[in-house]
Amino acid sequence: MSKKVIDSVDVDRLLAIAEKWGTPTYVYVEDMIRDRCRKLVNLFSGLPVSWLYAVKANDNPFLLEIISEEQLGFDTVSYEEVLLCRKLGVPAENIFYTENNMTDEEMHGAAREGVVLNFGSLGRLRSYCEQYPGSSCSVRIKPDISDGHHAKVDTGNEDSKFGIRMDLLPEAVALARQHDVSITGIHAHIGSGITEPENLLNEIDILLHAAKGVDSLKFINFGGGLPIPYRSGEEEFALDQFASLAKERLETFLEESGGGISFLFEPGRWIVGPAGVLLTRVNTVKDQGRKKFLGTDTGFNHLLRPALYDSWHEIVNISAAKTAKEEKYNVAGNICESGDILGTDRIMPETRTGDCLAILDAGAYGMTMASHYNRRALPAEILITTKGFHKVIRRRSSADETVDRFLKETGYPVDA
Ligand SMILES: Cc1ncc(COP(=O)(O)O)c(C=O)c1O
Ligand SMILES: N[C@@H](CCCC[NH3+])C(=O)O
Repeated sequence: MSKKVIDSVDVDRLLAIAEKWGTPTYVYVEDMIRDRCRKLVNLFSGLPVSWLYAVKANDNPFLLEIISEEQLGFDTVSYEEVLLCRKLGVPAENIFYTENNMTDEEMHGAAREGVVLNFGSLGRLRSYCEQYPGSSCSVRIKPDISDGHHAKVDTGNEDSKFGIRMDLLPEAVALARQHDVSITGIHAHIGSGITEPENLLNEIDILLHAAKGVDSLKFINFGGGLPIPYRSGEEEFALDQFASLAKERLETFLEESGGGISFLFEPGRWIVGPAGVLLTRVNTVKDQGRKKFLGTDTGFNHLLRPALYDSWHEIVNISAAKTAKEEKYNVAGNICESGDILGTDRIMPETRTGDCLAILDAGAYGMTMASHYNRRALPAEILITTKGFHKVIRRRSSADETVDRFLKETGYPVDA
């Protein structure tokens, strides 16, 4: 499972894609996504474990279709994500909606769709129970265990905005009972890009313990957070080892509780992260004295992670001969901010204007976090299909189209 796009796809193929469809372009590999889904689906064979894909990692409908074909359901965090899945024909029961500061309108919309609602505050749970007596729902609790690749993405700590405090779970149960609402699920998500498998196992223990206080329970959702290696040489998350330790716990729980409860996980990054690259072309090479800069046609408007979390993505010059002499570069974006740096002090073959760079492991939280900052157009997206075709799954808008769409949305009157 340790493969990256650059190990699975010929560099000439990536260069051909950049040549034909231009840059910046996200490229995804269907086979890799399918393999990764299958690995998860088979991980707990014999146990009632299902997998949801966290749509926020990458919501391209063609990728969602592939993931759905691989028997995963969907973890959504907004009414828009719910509608996206519904419009793709995903059955409501396969959509899990973890709300986060939800409005009444969103609650009614999601209830109308019939998706599984997961409430993260007592206030919202109360409002739901009052308006939908006799129904069922799930609650998100905060286990006070936290992990994540950066403080901004750890979600289970005491001060996190997410979830209902663990000690308030009995209150949530009582509240639901008052309105004849069944709490059929409990959920937690401790963070994204977990660094210590132990934390996830502890969270499982906490949820399994909490489950004993909820009579009507049908499922327990342990959240997402499975990490991927971003730096070369970084170790892969020991998925099989984690699964075997988790399996022991789940089996004991089922034995003790008499069964009838299923388990869910909802990873995003692990499924699509390694299966995507962002191709960008160098248009400026400049020596600033202490630093040499490679200026590209993309930036944090297209891949925010380095700027937001200081995240590391490997950057490979796929045009340069492997034998070229090496240099140290800062790889810079084209956004008007000093923080728009995609990689610092990267040792790369001597790079020239026109060379194509592949920014690796960009399949998750790349395109979904992209914006039009500096009024720039979004990247195109290409899927390398199982049959070996290159399928455009999002075409690039021209600069003209981008500006026209913007003006139209603002309602500003422009002469035709
Ligand atoms: C509630 C919830 N579930 C699942 C995920 C998916 O996380 P990851 O992509 O790290 O698996 C997230 C993101 O952190 C999340 O907030
Ligand atoms: N956007 C984050 C992870 C997801 C956080 C969502 N709760 C990242 O790029 O690493």
